[in-house]
Amino acid sequence: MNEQQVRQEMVKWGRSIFERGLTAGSSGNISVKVEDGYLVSPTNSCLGFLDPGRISKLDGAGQLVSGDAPTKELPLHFAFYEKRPTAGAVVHLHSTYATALSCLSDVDPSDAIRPITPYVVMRVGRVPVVPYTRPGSPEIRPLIEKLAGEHAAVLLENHGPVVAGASLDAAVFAIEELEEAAKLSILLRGMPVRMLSPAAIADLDRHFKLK
Ligand SMILES: O=C(CO)COP(=O)(O)O
Ligand SMILES: [Zn+2]
Repeated sequence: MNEQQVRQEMVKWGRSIFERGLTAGSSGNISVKVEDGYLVSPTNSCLGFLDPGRISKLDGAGQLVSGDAPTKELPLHFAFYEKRPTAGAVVHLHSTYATALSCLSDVDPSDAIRPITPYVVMRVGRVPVVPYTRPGSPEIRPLIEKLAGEHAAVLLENHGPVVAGASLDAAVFAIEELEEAAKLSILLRGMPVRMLSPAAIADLDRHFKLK
């Protein structure tokens, strides 16, 4: 895909995410790796109304080359790119159910989403909760770097989900799956849930390796 096509993909997915209520107002951000750097949603922009010509273009070192000022969550995005060489895109949202899960004090911080459906195992894997930092704080970077080698998805405590994927499509599919699994977890709270068996999970891991 050339850079113009990536810009169009960011606009398309941003609009779709916003129109389905997966992030509100100017919350959330998207980045995509391109040949000579990164394309990033501008800070304080609404994902529903991205202008392809004003998307922030960064060089390989993360310096702004053109477009509007980038998201303040660059340290978050770069922590994933740094530790996951397979990452081609990173998506952060304030989607309701994943964010609700990030606020629950009795969630296991090493495994916030229990394996109740195959797709969450296939697309998302085990999801840790990262201790709270102020949105945009550089303090997030070392916290994510500790986890990003092993995990493609995390929940920011009291804030929301972040997912890395091999492509923008893959990252969006995964964050949507994470949101659905979080919704199911919350709907099923207090009910006698049957988990996927360890054998079923091992079988999924063998057939659908996460990138
Ligand atoms: O979700 C957000 C902060 O966590 C939105 O920030 P930006 O508008 O800087 O991308
Ligand atoms: Zn946020």
